[in-house]
This record gives sequence, structure tokens and C-alpha cells, in this order.
Amino acid sequence: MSQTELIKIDQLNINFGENRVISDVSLSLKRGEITTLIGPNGAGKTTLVKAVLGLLNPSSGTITRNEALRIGYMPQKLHIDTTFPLTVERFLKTAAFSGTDDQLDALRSVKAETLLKQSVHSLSGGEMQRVLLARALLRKPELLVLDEPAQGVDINGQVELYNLIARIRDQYNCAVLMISHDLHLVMAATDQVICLNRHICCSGHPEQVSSDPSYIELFGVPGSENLALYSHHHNHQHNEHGDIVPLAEDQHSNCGGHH
Ligand SMILES: Nc1ncnc2c1ncn2[C@@H]1O[C@H](COP(=O)(O)OP(=O)(O)OP(=O)(O)O)[C@@H](O)[C@H]1O
Repeated sequence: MSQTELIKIDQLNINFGENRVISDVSLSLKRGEITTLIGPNGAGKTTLVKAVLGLLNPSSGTITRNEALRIGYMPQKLHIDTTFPLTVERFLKTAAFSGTDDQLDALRSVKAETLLKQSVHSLSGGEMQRVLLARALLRKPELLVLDEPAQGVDINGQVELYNLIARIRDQYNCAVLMISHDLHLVMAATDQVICLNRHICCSGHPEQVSSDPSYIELFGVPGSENLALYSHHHNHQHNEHGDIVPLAEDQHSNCGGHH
């Protein structure tokens, strides 16, 4: 691995029984770089993230991590019992052994230091995402893994949140791996985009990916009415095990699903 590489994934395959969910995926996550994973429902994004976190073992291929790599993880959703009174301060304490100074530092990084004493049940969608992000920062991560960080946040709040993530990357000089459903909003805050549909359909800088035919067929052209349609015609199809098989000349495959 090179000095900046924190994780290197090589020819990764993950099967659930007969079902191949991750097929021949190779990528590396580098310090100071934001990598965004996009793809339709069931594309294997969460499975890949779980493998990166070490929660799932490869069926074949390798995942090499920097020794003693510190990872901060922000889950997609967290169920918090609403009958249980819980301030932001106590919530952050349950996540990692941390003092008030560490908590305030983390909350400051996400511009939410005023929320320390507030009940988590009274937070808005955007505030809750910031607190979850602060919680992931408590370990001073070298790699920050974010599963749809902007979920439940309005459009303006989403742009703000992605800018915040870019600033956190600068501040912590960490690598960021995030799942997102909307490349157009994360574009400015992303170095590398990986368009996943069990295998990597296309990858590269956001401008490169957004003009790639397989991306356009999956997500549509920015501003067009196709934007919300997850219909993906591709030059190959998958068999029942998820393996890639070529198409007959006159055949078109739907490589994606509908979102
Ligand atoms: N533990 C499991 N056992 C069996 N199949 C699984 C398991 N986890 C995920 N799958 C299947 O693997 C496929 C990929 O799921 P995954 O959750 O990784 O997709 P995703 O891209 O994160 O989807 P979404 O955008 O809907 O969250 C799905 O078909 C799912 O049903």
C-alpha cells in the first residue's frame, strides 16, 4: 500500500448463499480523500461498507487495512428509545469514553456546540445528523464512514452538510467513505465517485462519472426529468448468482432497479 492509502480492496467478492452481492470490486481509500458510493437499491453499498468496517468477511479477494486504523462510523439510522430521557451530552458519552472537552470539540466541528445539553428527542433532522457525525468524530478517526449522512435533511441543509463533511476532512485529514443517493448534491465535496451495481459500473472524479454513459443511464442528466428514475440499461446482465454475463447482440439489460 502507498503511504496515503488507508484501505486497499482487491478483487472483492461477497456472496450470501448463492447470491453474489459484491462482484470483483477493487478500490482504495486514501487519507484526505472523499469517496462517494452511489448506486440503486440493493446495489451492495451497505454490504461493501460493512466489509470495510470489518463486519463482513470477503468470500474471496482481500481487504488490507493500515495497522490500528481508527474508524468513525455514522449509521444510516439509529433507533433511540423516546421514553428514555437523553441529552446530547449523555448520548455522546454512551458512544465512546469521552470528556466534555472532547464532546464540545466534536460538536464544534459540526457547528452544533449549542446542542450539548439539549434532549436528543427534540433535535431536528439536520441537528440529529450533526450529532451523529460528532459521535463518529469522537474517536478522532483516520477513516470516517458515513451511510447516507443527509437522510431526512432538507435540500439546503444537505448542501451545508456535505460542505461540512469536506471541512471535517480538511480538519482531521481523514479519508471519508460515504454512501449517497444524489451525486449532484455531493459533487463539489467529492474526490472520487464509485458507481456500484454489485460490480463497479464506473468510477473517477465526479465530472468524469456524471458524463459516463452508464452513470447517465442510471441517474439521468442533471436537471432532466429522468433524474429520479433509477433505470439502468447496460451492456451486460447478471445471472442468478450476480455474476456478469455478456448480452446477445440485440438484447438490452436492465442493470439497475427502480428507486
Ligand atoms: N445478511 C444478508 N443475507 C442475505 N442477503 C443479504 C444480506 N444483506 C444484504 N443482502 C442482500 O444483498 C443485496 C445488497 O444489499 P445492500 O443492503 O448492500 O444494498 P444497498 O445498495 O445498501 O441498498 P439500499 O440502497 O436499498 O440501502 C440485497 O439484495 C440484499 O437483500
